[in-house]
Amino acid sequence: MPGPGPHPETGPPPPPPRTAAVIPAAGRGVRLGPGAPKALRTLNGTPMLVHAVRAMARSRAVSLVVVVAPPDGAAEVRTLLDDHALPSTTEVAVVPGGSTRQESVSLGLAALPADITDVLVHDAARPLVPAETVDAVAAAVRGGAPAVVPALPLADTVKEVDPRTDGGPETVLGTPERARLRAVQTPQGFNRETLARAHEKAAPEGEGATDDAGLVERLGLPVVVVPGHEEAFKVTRPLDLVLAEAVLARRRATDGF
Ligand SMILES: Nc1ccn([C@@H]2O[C@H](COP(=O)(O)OP(=O)(O)OP(=O)(O)O)[C@@H](O)[C@H]2O)c(=O)n1
Ligand SMILES: C[C@](O)(CO)[C@H](O)COP(=O)(O)O
Repeated sequence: MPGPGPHPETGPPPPPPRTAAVIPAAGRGVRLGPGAPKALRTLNGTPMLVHAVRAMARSRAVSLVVVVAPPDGAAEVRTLLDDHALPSTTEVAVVPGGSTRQESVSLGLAALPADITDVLVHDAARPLVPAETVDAVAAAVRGGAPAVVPALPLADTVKEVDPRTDGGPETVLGTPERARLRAVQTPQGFNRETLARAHEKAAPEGEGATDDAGLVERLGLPVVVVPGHEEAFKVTRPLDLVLAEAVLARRRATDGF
């Protein structure tokens, strides 16, 4: 039996997988209205960001969480996380973010240690994502998919429009077939090298994408879809806060937490 050392023909064995979660939390939350940066606003008395970090740390796949804080708020975020109970098995680092979500994610990626092989990118603004969704994404990446998104079918019909900047009415250009459309959530999971390459390629042109998987699509690589979850919704507008509080109240009533 050959030992665990380098194979004479194929070289050293690949490193064991190690998954980190990067949580972009540097946004202001303009659509939520005036107040503290969105990730620091509370749900049931606990900052949204703490809910999001706990959601990632609950996954047994995740051993490191990198929080990307508002550019001038890294020290405040570090203190806030230190003041809340987090699973002791998960290391939590904090780095300052940038002026766009894409830039913030890039800064989080740059802070990862060399032994991280897989990365989950998760919005602080999706604080209530269930463990089963995180685990499904992490497992699909460990299974060899270069990129994975959790997604749900749409309830509304979607129209493509001709956007107007002069205040006039928009006109409909077409109606994509709804059965082929999905609303994608986070965490989105990636092979680390793939995600780093996707961000590097996107950066020089300064061209934004609204999610990380979109950058991987530009490399021509496949993005695998796993089932999303209704509770992984993004807190974007004021009514989403009402829904998030209701979900937490239901969890307290049914699960006791
Ligand atoms: N410069 C930015 C902008 C956004 N984000 C993060 O990206 C996630 C998704 O973004 P979004 O929901 O759009 O948050 P905001 O940009 O804060 O919201 P808005 O567009 O309403 O200001 C959030 O967790 C947000 O903190 C970030 O890390 N850095
Ligand atoms: C990444 C994302 O949550 C996937 O749905 C979404 O694209 C973020 O959009 P936002 O406008 O930055 O909130």
